[in-house]
Amino acid sequence: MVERGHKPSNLPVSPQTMAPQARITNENGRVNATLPSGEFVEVLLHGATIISWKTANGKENLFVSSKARLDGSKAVRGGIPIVFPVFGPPPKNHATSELPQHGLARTSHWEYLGKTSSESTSGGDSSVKLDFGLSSEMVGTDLQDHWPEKFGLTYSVTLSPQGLETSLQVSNVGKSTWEFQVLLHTYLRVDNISDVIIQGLEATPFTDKVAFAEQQEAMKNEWEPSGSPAAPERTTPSMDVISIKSETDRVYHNAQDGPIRVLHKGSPRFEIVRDMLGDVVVWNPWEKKAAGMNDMGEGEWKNFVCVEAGSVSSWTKLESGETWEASQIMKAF
Ligand SMILES: O=P(O)(O)OC[C@H]1O[C@H](O)[C@H](O)[C@@H](O)[C@@H]1O
Repeated sequence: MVERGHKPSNLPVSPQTMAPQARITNENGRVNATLPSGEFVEVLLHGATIISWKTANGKENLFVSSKARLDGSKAVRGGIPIVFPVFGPPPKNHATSELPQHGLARTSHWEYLGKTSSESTSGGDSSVKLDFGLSSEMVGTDLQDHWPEKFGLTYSVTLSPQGLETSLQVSNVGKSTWEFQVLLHTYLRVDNISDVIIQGLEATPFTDKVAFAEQQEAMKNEWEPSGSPAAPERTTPSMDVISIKSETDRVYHNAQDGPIRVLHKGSPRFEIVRDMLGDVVVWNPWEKKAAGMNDMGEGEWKNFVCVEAGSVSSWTKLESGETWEASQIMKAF
């Protein structure tokens, strides 16, 4: 073989640089990504709320109300708001007691930290990870006063043709130990809630928040011997799949590990796999309650079911310097 003294060195062309890339835009407080294969995700920096997730055929998988406020004035009614450091109305006599319902993450302005792409030669299985951050210094001073713990949150949203992964890291960057609850308040879009069945929670005990609220209402004028409010009881599972036929607000405690499946008219629509998010909330306000919500369009309650993976049955303690991580992976069909 003849030695070529002036052989040009190879151009730095690798399959990676030739490969089609995910398109990312970061404008007007929104970051979105489109994969070469067509999947799409959009994240609002307000709350790092995912407000759209589409499969390659353009089908939207998340519900966002037509009356949702996307201008930062309120938590988004739809998508995937992040609940932290407390789920629901904060308990009295707890460090979070002065915070609003569902905490401070969903109404704070997050920072976009950047993307990591992984490309394939064909572009057929490229994926992209978008990272977002929120620290205690970034939340409003009123909220800092209400919950003065020093925290750092990193939220990673990974879009691939196989699905959408959302993972949250919670770090204690302060000197003292604190505790938190966390939940991904996912509004899954469905054509009609009455045609939905949820599988995978049949064997899990749950708290029925609707029944509890009714009980409390009925007991309002009755004498309370201890003066302290009763705690909701856990209902023994019925071993039935869940269908939703009225207002539903249930906290399933320490659900079994397997996937949760949402079927529509008997066909698979969503599958959710959880890591470190042991509890699952199933919520739909139904007609009457939805009519009283000023950020819910008329009749739109039929078009979603919230299946919310979280860690809310108890409090997770985090010591100074510790980081805790949890995630969910969703597939849509
Ligand atoms: O109206 P929000 O504060 O967004 O809360 C919406 C819903 O979130 C969860 O699903 C709770 O279990 C419900 O009790 C609550 O009504």
